[in-house]
Amino acid sequence: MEERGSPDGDPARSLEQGPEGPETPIQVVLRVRPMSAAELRRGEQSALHCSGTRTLQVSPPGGGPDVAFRFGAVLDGARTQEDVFRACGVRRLGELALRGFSCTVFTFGQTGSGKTYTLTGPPPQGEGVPVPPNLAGIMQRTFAWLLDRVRHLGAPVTLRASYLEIYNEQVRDLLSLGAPRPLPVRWNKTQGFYVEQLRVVEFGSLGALMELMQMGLSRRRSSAHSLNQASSRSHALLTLYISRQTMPPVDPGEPPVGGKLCFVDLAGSEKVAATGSRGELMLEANSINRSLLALGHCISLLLDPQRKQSHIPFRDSKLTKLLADSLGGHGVTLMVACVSPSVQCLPETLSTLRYASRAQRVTTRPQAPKALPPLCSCPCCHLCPLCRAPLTHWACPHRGLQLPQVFGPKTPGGLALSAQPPPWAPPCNSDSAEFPRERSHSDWTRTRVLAEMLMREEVVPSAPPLPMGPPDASPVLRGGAAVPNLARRLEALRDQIGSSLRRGRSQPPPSEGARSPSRVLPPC
Ligand SMILES: Nc1ncnc2c1ncn2[C@@H]1O[C@H](COP(=O)(O)OP(=O)(O)OP(=O)(O)O)[C@@H](O)[C@H]1O
Repeated sequence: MEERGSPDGDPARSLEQGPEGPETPIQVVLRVRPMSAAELRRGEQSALHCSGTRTLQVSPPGGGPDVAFRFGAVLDGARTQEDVFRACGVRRLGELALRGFSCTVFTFGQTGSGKTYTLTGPPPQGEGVPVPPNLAGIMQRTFAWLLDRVRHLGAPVTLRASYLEIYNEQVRDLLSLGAPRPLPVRWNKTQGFYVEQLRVVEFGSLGALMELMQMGLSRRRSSAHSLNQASSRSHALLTLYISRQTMPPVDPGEPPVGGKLCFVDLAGSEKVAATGSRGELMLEANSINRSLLALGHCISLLLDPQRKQSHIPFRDSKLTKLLADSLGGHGVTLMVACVSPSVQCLPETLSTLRYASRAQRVTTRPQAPKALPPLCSCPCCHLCPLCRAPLTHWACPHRGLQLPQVFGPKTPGGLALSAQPPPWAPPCNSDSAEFPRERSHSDWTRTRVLAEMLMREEVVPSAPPLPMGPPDASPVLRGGAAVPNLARRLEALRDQIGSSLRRGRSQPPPSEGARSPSRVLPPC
């Protein structure tokens, strides 16, 4: 059996062992949607078979040899929206965005392959009919997680959002106050490519962010054609801007750490002959195909070692301009490639698989933010301060506290079912799972332990983790050499904790209200 798409640096290994150098490959997760009702009615057969969690086997209809493609994760049609959210490791991207990195999740695939469904869930079944929570897509789940995470951070965070579409090679603001009008894409040295006059809206609650998303979705161009009743006719980019004041600030007047989390729902490639598009639909299809071709061209050139340092034609389309940093720059990027299982779609599916295979060999150089906020001992950080397990690890009793509680069934105790440790998990003692609460003396001791640990290790960005591993999966901890200022910041943190502890031995820890906000760690 011929095998393709397995990059030189195996993504699973690079995730478990840490990147060899500062370059990080784009991670690719493949999702195969279930057969649609129409495909089943027509009696179409499936040409795809998932073998294990990372390999997709393609069986050509003529009986030729199977071809296998390997990706960071492969999800078949039986996988739920929650499975996809977890497999994509989007929470990890969110953590990186909170630390100031620029992260992108983009869906790619043929028209009707499930890109929009994966990011935002199915379209509402009627006016005022809400999408069932279990069908919510990656975006809503990330929003819920992020807002919950920010609530527990204890450091001032400003959240803002923009939402735009690229329709027929014009950028339109989906959150504009009046009718959307074309906006120019400009470039400067500090920002790279950016959209001038794009409305960026501050929000403070999950409800407000959901409303912004709904507003954008309702204004985005979509039409019906033979392969999709609600086909997106534009590429849509929703970006969350996260500004976080470090605690304590290294220098007075230090700018807040600014990270980004961008969700890109690409319009689907389509064969006009297959979709029967005419007139406006055909113009849209041509524009979509042209920009996807430009994207593919940039990806191919980025792979060529001779060309990598030279000119990559990002300026060839608005899409490639706005994705330039995610593909070839300093971003951390995840691609979710979507395909239909039907044998009738096989040519387009193979083209998606080849495109995705190439993409996972592209590397970026995630750039550390200027000032890294310290991790604290709250349940939101990567390691449980009590049992030292990574919080997303099955063994950590606080894992559920990190999950959005708005989706999925809960146990009587309030912990999301999906967050329960599996039956084989060994007991992990904890004295309390209630947050937030007053900081006790033992909390200060734990914080010191954590700070000392941070002096040795720091979580460094790479692409998102694979689906939850076997029970012996090890935490992904890497050396912190790539993070400028880290040692200095942690030194300051340790001094601060040390003096607090010395004070704490002679007197009880100061109450929340008595502390100066610029001198305390985020409360847990
Ligand atoms: N995993 C899935 N489970 C159930 N239904 C799905 C799944 N993925 C997609 N669908 C359904 O398939 C249809 C096409 O999906 P969707 O609109 O997300 O495709 P798309 O790739 O975004 O297409 P386009 O590029 O034309 O916008 C929709 O009716 C959607 O609800």
